[in-house]
Amino acid sequence: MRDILQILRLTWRAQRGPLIRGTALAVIVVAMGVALLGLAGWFITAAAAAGLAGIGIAFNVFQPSASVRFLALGRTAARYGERLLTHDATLKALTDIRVALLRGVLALPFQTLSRLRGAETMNRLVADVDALDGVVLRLFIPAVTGVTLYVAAFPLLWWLTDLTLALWILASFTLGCGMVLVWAGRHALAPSRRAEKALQAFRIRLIDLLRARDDLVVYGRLPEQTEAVQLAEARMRENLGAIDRLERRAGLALSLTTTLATGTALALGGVLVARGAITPAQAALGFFVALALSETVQPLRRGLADLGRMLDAARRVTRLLPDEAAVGVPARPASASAPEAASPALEMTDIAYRHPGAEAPVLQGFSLTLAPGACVALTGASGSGKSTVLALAAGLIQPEAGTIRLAGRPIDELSETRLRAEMTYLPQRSMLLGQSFFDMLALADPDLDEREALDLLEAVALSATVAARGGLHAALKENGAGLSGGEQRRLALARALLRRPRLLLLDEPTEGLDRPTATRVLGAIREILPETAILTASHRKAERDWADRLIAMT
Ligand SMILES: Nc1ncnc2c1ncn2[C@@H]1O[C@H](COP(=O)(O)OP(=O)(O)OP(=O)(O)O)[C@@H](O)[C@H]1O
Repeated sequence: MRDILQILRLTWRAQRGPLIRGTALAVIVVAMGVALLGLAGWFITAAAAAGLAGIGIAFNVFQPSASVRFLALGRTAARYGERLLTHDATLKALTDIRVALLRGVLALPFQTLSRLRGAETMNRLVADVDALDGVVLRLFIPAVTGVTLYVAAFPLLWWLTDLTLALWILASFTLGCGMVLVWAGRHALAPSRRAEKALQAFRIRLIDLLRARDDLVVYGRLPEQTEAVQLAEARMRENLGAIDRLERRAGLALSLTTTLATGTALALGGVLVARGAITPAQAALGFFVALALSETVQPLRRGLADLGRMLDAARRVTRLLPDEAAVGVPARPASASAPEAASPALEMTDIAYRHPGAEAPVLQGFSLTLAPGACVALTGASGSGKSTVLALAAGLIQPEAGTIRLAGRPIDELSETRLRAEMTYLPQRSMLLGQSFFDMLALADPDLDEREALDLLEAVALSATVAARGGLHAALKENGAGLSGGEQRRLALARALLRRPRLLLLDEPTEGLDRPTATRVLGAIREILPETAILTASHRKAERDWADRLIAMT
């Protein structure tokens, strides 16, 4: 519940004005409904009584009927305003939460971030934020409206009718309906949670099925995966069905409770009239007010049916929300001291690093020095720590011991912008964001011009491919699907070269290229970036021959 309150606090803080106005209008809508029915009941009964007593001609019908019209029209207008304000405020607050959440995800340590599965995380974030709209619209506003109405209706009813009648109406509604709502909320908790889990499982399994379709076919596992998707869907439907049934039962129980409460209020009114404590018109007013008050309890039904889903979503969301002052990228000092021209481009001294959860450190006392314009290749068996050295040099993970300097300055003292401007990292697998060759390159340089793009593509031996696909701006599939592995690799490499960094970190840059193309591309890198220091993780002979020096990892 603490997490739900935290979400409420955030929404309140972001949209206080519209929420106050919207909630006030929600109270006015129900209050007008109660007043409308109460007044109409009193009016009809009082007019009938006056007619029976033969004084109908003296009865003022104009004032009550004008009030009835005002209440009926006013209620419609207030309802319109309330929906507009509360929905708008909720959606805007959820947008803020969504942005803050994405910022929170981006601020996660690189290690945690690299373990996240993109589709699953995105799916979860979207579904969780969607689930939170009910916190304000189906819990907070109906609850505030209900409590306000009961608190205001009790003294008014007492004043206009009788204490016993007012007490009965208040007690039967708060206790009777309260018990039904608590029962519904408790019983819906588990199916609501299960339905949400099944929905997530359904989406994730479906995404897996679509993404890994070829592998599933090859290993003959397509029918199993399809069945897993259908199973998750069936479980989701089953639980949604359980929630719907429970909600209908709660609706029925609420209707019975309110019918019993209003019926008893009518009977009680009759007794009080017989005793001469109130007039028939006052009894009618009490009965109709009780009838109208039932409007306060029904909206809470849906909110409580979804409570389990909202609780889980709120817990996950608040866990990921960054501190108020946190910014998108991990905080780095903003210092931007000038590079020292005589210093090595990269200096790693006595580095120790252990992956989270690993028993032994992958690096211990590791050192290297890289002069400007030099090219060093890290070699060694798979798993010996080559990519880890690159990730450390890129500032993506921090060493447990030792120092890393870029052009003489410790990298943890460089601002994020400066660090990224001076160093570029090409990991083993890259995302090719964009819809064309040009878009994909422009990620590294928004001011890229076509001439520069074509020259670079020529340097990485991609000109023929670009021409065959219809040019720089021809539409490509998502993440470069449809290009060969080697073509995708060269495109990612061209993008890295565009930055013209002081230090270039390459993880197996020519993987997937034949020897002549690899040699040509590697030659082009040194030609384009003669001053750049290059550190590469290499298995291939072409890359080892290309480097000035080799460092064997053990
Ligand atoms: N995020 C991680 N969490 C835990 N262990 C990891 C993580 N990343 C890598 N490792 C482990 O650290 C060791 C070094 O991995 P690294 O990727 O640096 O090796 P590598 O030499 O680049 O291998 P390859 O040549 O196959 O790319 C391996 O044993 C690997 O299993």
